[in-house]
Amino acid sequence: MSNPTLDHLLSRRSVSANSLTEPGPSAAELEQILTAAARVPDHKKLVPWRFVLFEGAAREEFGQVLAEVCRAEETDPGAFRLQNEAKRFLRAPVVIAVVSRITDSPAAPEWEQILSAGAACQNLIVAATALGFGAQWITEWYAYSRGVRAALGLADNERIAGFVYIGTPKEKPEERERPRLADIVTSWRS
Ligand SMILES: Cc1cc2nc3c(=O)[nH]c(=O)nc-3n(C[C@H](O)[C@H](O)[C@H](O)COP(=O)(O)O)c2cc1C
Repeated sequence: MSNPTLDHLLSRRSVSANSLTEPGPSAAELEQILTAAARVPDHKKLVPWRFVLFEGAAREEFGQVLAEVCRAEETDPGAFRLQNEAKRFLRAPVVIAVVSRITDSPAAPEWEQILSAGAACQNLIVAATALGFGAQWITEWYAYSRGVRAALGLADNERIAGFVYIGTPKEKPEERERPRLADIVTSWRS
């Protein structure tokens, strides 16, 4: 029997950031997408994530930050690389930084809080795709850069779980090979 949620999960594909274009989600759609992301499992209700939105002119402004950090952190990046960094966030109408934030909790160890942030990234993608948009979860170099951390004002207990790019797909992505269940599923036996 067909089920729309399952059909979506069984057919969803990421759309490369380079294959995204306008329009992006409306304000109401973006609120739905973010609300879905904030509904992920969260042991001890610590809310171990937060979201930073990049829309409109902020994407170009943050591109300048990326180019400056790239120049400071990399050896001789070259003009072409710096131009690309300046345009990086213009690949999609909306980019959402998912920030994992850890609270000291003996009942919900750090690992579980990080997993919850990963689930938030996936819910962003699933919700955006359900609304007909394309989305991709990306880290690239700037998720791990000290300079970008500083520019985003991340606290010591915070890390980037990913940047989720959302927009309209320019083309439908081709299916890609998936692991065979026989290779990854076992039944436990005593
Ligand atoms: C934590 C994480 C980081 C990722 N970073 C990148 C990245 O920097 N660049 C990239 O092309 N894909 C990255 N990916 C992979 C894409 O999100 C996506 O899985 C891939 O394009 C395959 O598409 P699919 O979701 O349809 O399988 C990352 C995935 C995860 C889970």
